[in-house]
Amino acid sequence: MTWQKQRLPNDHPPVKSGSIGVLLVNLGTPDGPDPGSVKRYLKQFLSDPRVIEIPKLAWQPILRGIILNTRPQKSAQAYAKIWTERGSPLADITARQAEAVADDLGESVVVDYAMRYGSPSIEQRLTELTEKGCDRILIAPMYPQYCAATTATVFDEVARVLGEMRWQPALRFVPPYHDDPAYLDALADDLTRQVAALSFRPEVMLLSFHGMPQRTLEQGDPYHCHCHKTARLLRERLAERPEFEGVRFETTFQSRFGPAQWLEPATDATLVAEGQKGTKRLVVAAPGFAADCVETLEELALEGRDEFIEAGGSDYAVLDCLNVSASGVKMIDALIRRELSGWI
Ligand SMILES: C=CC1=C(C)c2cc3[nH]c(cc4nc(cc5[nH]c(cc1n2)c(C)c5CCC(=O)O)C(CCC(=O)O)=C4C)c(C)c3C=C
Ligand SMILES: [Fe+2]
Ligand SMILES: [Fe+2]
Repeated sequence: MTWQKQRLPNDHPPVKSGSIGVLLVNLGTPDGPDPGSVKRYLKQFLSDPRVIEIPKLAWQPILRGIILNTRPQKSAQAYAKIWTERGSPLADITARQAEAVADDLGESVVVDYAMRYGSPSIEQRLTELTEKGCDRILIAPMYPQYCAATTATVFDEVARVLGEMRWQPALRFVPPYHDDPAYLDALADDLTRQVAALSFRPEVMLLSFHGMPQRTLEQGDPYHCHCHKTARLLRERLAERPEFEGVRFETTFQSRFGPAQWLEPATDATLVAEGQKGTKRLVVAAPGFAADCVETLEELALEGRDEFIEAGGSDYAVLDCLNVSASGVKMIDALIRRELSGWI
């Protein structure tokens, strides 16, 4: 009888278990640098109530009626300027970070990457990891500074996906690492190397972080404090090095979106103000971004240059994010190995 037959051990469906998975997650990016792809991506991203904290009934008509009919064209032009033959820099670099971690961890751990919005999705990658037998999974949100709009949305989506699984894996998350010595040392080493290779000695270094609405700080989001702590600890390390002798550091927030008050000072306004007050040589680092993306490669490197030079500056450079630099990969490895302790 079928019922009895299904209970026989030899007829048990094949299952894989006993493996460990690591999933690097970054924000997300469109599938292509065209308005249609950007519109699909922005619709998903900007519909997340963690990103736009306006009641859905009020926000969706604005999003669908105005934003998605204007922003995709403009953003697609920005994406087209930074797109490479390997696709979106953000997805490509995140994929290469995952490959580097996989090389370090070896066969015992399955390492992959996902994008919170767009593809490859968290749902797809978590499903694949469990199908490969990963019953312990470490999620690594690639955000040094905690923010509800980024870190918490990864948690939300992972929980949603697991909510649909019968056999859920055990889960761990890499905590925010804004004040972790491994991160600060990696940044200090990598930025020193890059500044030493410049053709000019900067007078000013901007540490530019992605902005957030001011009210999120008032509501208790630690993001602003995390950014300032990173900036202070990084400054303390850099100030000791000859490459930064006499350099003035400023912390700014970029990528303002919409009419609300955002964290200040704004990166673009600061670039103009620096140029106008006579700063000639300026360098920008973006320590909050684990990988270069449209915000660093277009907004900072292209728009930012125009803003500074038009305001009177003469030398301008935007330094690379940690990406897959030797110090960057060593740092990600160290964080992941620490959080895997007891599992490997
Ligand atoms: C209200 C809107 C936005 C909030 C809040 C926000 C927070 C936030 N974003 C990042 C990191 C990235 N954002 C990126 C692109 C991007 N961000 C917004 C809007 C908000 N971000 C938009 C509309 C876009 C798309 C580009 C554009 O139209 O300007 C990216 C790059 C993605 C890529 O494909 O390259 C990153 C990374 C953080 C860390 C953050 C809060 C701390
Ligand atoms: Fe953003
Ligand atoms: Fe931007």
